[in-house]
Amino acid sequence: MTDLIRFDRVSYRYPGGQDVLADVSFAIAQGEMAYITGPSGAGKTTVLRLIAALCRATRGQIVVMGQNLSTLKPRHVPAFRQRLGLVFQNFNLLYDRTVFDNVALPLVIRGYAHADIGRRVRAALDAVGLLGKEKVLPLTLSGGEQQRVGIARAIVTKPALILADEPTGNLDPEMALEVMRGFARFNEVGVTVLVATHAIDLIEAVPRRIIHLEQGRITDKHPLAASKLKEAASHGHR
Ligand SMILES: Nc1ncnc2c1ncn2[C@@H]1O[C@H](COP(=O)(O)OP(=O)(O)OP(=O)(O)O)[C@@H](O)[C@H]1O
Repeated sequence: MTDLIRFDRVSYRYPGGQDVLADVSFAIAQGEMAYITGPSGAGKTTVLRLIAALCRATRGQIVVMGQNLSTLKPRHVPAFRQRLGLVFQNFNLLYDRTVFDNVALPLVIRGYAHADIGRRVRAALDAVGLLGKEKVLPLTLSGGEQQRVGIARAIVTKPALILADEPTGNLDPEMALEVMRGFARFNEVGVTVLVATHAIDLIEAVPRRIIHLEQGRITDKHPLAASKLKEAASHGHR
């Protein structure tokens, strides 16, 4: 199976700080969905930032979608990042723009034709159950709906890889479960998905392989019971 993400003995240190990741190696196969877990400060966000080329490994090698990130030239970073779908805990929506405009933004940036934009935005909103909300402003929506707008924006370009950082952190349990099931649905149609989360109950509900970090290192001290881990592993590769 092809690896879509590969970390090979990666360390990362913020300028002037200590190592926040040390000797981290793992691979995510194409078409896999996996979680990154670990206590606050373990380095989950840093792993996602490295994958999205928002920062560069201090040591080791990272290959994402066939691109070795240590040799990625700064001028090629925006084009690389456009191939990813990024979802954040705090939604990062433009609150003075309609739902349609928010979801359309990545397509506008890429210079898609008007008719194409309309079609793709509606398909993305349909995929997250928000068709019919195109004209409303995000603040009139619930937290779960706002997060789904953020997810529609992340998938509207049909990325091969979705990275989500605590995507359910601001949602109530019901909405959080719906959002996590939504990621699983994208995964079922072939999108590779990596979700950083603290939410063990959601992992139990939507079990997938876990990459567990503690103090910047991968450990097998998983937060899930062994029976659940087995179930998660069986979903890991398809
Ligand atoms: N800009 C920065 N400069 C220096 N240190 C940082 C910076 N950002 C994060 N860190 C440190 O890096 C470590 C890992 O942070 P990171 O955000 O990756 O953890 P996390 O597992 O995502 O945590 P959380 O669950 O709280 O979001 C922490 O010790 C944090 O204090």
